[in-house]
Amino acid sequence: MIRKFDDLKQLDSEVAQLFVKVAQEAIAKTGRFTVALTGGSSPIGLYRLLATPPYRAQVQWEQVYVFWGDERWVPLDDERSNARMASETLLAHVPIPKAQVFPMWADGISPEEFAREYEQSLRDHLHPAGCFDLVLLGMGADGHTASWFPNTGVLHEYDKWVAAYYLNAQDMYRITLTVPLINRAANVAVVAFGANKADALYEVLQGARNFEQYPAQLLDTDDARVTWFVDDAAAGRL
Ligand SMILES: O=C(O)[C@H](O)[C@@H](O)[C@H](O)[C@H](O)COP(=O)(O)O
Repeated sequence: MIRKFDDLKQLDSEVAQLFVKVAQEAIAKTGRFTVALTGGSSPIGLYRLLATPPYRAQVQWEQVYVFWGDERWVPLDDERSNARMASETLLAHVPIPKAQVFPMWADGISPEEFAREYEQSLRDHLHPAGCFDLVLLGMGADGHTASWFPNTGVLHEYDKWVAAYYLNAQDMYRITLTVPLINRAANVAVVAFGANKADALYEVLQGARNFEQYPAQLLDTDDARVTWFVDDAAAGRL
């Protein structure tokens, strides 16, 4: 499903409402809400909104389990860390027990070994098994989402839930949830705004099938569980 907004504040508040609704329903049903956060700049407004009234009080944060969709393999205090950004904008301002926050980083371990451990944490906490209540995503102007970058092997990883790989173009390791895990989520919300995303959004949603070049095509967009929240500028070619 594609939802289009002419106002970014409205877009953020609609995603915040979805977050609250999914959290409330999941907690009522299973006693917990499992969410994968995204990095990049797109979710900053949303995270700040969730940390302030009225949304902050509408989520039972003690029952929330926070994971990430992807991460740069950098320490938590690195300015490129998605976990750091989410902490500053949201997590430091709400009462989530620390043991329920799972950043994609650990000292003294290889990224590959860490990915295996992260998958085990997910196996321990996702109920029903292997199914997030909500995955938040962004999309890059090249059509990537999470750390599914164009022409990388991770686009074909269907065995692991979490993968680590060296991204030559950025000269760093990336950790990412894989295609099958994200596509199993009960809800996926992709936030994309700005004219620089217009070409990629068109290719991803309406272009010829070519997921190697536009990896966000791998999302099950035809499924009602996946919602794109876009602004008029990003939707300019749709
Ligand atoms: O940066 C990250 O951590 C994510 O890997 C990435 O998938 C991001 O969501 C897109 O690159 C969009 O980024 P912007 O929101 O900054 O445009």
